[in-house]
Amino acid sequence: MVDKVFEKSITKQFEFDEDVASVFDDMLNRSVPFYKEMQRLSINFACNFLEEDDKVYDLGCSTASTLIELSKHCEKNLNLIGIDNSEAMLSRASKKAKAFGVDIDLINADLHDVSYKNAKLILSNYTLQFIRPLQREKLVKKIYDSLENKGIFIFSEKVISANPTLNKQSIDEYYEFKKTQGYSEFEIAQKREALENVLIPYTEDENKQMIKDAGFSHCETIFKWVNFATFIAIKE
Ligand SMILES: C[S@@+](CC[C@H](N)C(=O)[O-])C[C@H]1O[C@@H](n2cnc3c(N)ncnc32)[C@H](O)[C@@H]1O
Ligand SMILES: O=C(O)C(=O)C[C@]1(C(=O)O)C=C[C@@H](O)C=C1
Repeated sequence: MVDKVFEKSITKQFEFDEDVASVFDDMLNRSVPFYKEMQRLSINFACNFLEEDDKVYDLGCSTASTLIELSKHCEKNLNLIGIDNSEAMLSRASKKAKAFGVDIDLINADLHDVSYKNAKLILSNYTLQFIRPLQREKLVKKIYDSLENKGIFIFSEKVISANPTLNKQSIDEYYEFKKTQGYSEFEIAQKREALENVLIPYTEDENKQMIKDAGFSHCETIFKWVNFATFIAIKE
């Protein structure tokens, strides 16, 4: 279904509710520049590290698109676990996984309340940005502690620039991108307001610092388009 959520005047902050979940795949494809390419890269990098029967967690799995693609592209048997606290997202994830014949353990829980024991790969695309900063640092530390030795953490985030001029230019560039995807200026403004104080982006450097502070020895940006970036961190 086509995303028309912000054609109407907003009455509340952005939420992953039934309205958003029902159009989410279209929303993501049209709102995150190069979403499919970022997903393809994440999966390719992940597959190089994964071995038979490894445990993979997707934090904020939404409709399970990434786990389904991972299962299609990685020729090994993997234990796939998707976690999200939106029932609307998980009911779509469950239907999609069934339709594609992919076995995924879907857990409805807050990311802070789950144990990620024996994880070889933890994925989290565009989810940490929705976690309050202090909680975010704690969650990343938990991710580090849960990973096996040589485990990896792949995550994507909307990012800001520490330079105000470049930051403004990046936001303008992003809104031009949204217009090319068919969103009107009204929809763009409505969503911007709804996301205010809900989506809290860090700079690329702040993300890398948070990763280092959690204990990871290495973190690389594997993809970046203006204000959207994908990182890979290794536990060694
Ligand atoms: C932008 S979406 C993630 C997109 C998804 N990773 C993908 O690539 O298709 C963020 C997801 O995180 C979930 N989420 C946000 N905060 C959460 C929390 N504290 N616990 C569990 N899930 C959370 C939301 O319900 C939403 O489905
Ligand atoms: O539309 C925006 O402004 C966005 O930041 C895109 C974004 C994201 O980066 O997570 C915001 C909310 C939805 O979850 C989908 C995409």
